[in-house]
Amino acid sequence: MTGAAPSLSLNVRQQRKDFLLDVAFEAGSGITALVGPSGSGKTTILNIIAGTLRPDAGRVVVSGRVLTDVAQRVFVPCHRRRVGFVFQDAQLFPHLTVEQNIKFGRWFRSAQADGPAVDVVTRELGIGGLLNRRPATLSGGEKQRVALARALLSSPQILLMDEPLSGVDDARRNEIMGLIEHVRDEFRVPIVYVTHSRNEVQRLASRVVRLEAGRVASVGSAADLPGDDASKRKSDFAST
Ligand SMILES: Nc1ncnc2c1ncn2[C@@H]1O[C@H](COP(=O)(O)OP(=O)(O)OP(=O)(O)O)[C@@H](O)[C@H]1O
Repeated sequence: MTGAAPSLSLNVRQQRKDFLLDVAFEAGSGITALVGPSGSGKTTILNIIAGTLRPDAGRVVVSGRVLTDVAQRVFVPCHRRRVGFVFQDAQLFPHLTVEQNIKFGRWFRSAQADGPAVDVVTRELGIGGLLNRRPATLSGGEKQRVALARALLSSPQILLMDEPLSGVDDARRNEIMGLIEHVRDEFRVPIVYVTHSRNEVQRLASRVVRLEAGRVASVGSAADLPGDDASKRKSDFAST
């Protein structure tokens, strides 16, 4: 971070019945990986950034814009946040074609926002030949390309990805990682990326926020991560 406002500044607290999330971290441009054992709070953080969940306390600021500030009673609704979300299972609308699915992303673009053109996004993501197809006829990798296109067309100030490659076969995984790098570099959208894959973290992430039981255990680079057998703690990473 070079003096400019961080892409993301988060300092939140959320109490659930048996789980307390209490985290603070900042993220700059590029890809920030959120890692940690199952149940450590990764998806909860994405939902708080996206505005599908209100924290009990704290603030969320994206590119200098306050999205949540509980003390000041600020809570920008989800559809006005300019946050793009790519889920594990793509979550495309099954009754719409690929073209209709990706154009749906533009509905969430604010009138003032510049954003990439549909033909640029379809070309860059290699989905021009799929536009008339329906999601049920697509492979896992193709669905994720479409989900990425839809998220980009909403002109997001930040992209949130929740295990986007876990439903994609090994052969396609490398290819989609290349596309994610391309999106990072070409469209210059900061990305918060949840994963259980050490390989994805090592290839994609410029910084890694590691969670344990609702707290930030460390912030560093992929090289700082403990080995899988470093201790008896629950592992952050899947064995594959
Ligand atoms: N809707 C909910 N209501 C109540 N508790 C929830 C809800 N969603 C998640 N939790 C709990 O909050 C905690 C954090 O869950 P979260 O989904 O953020 O973990 P995670 O790190 O993303 O896990 P995983 O790696 O398995 O996806 C867990 O204890 C979970 O059981």
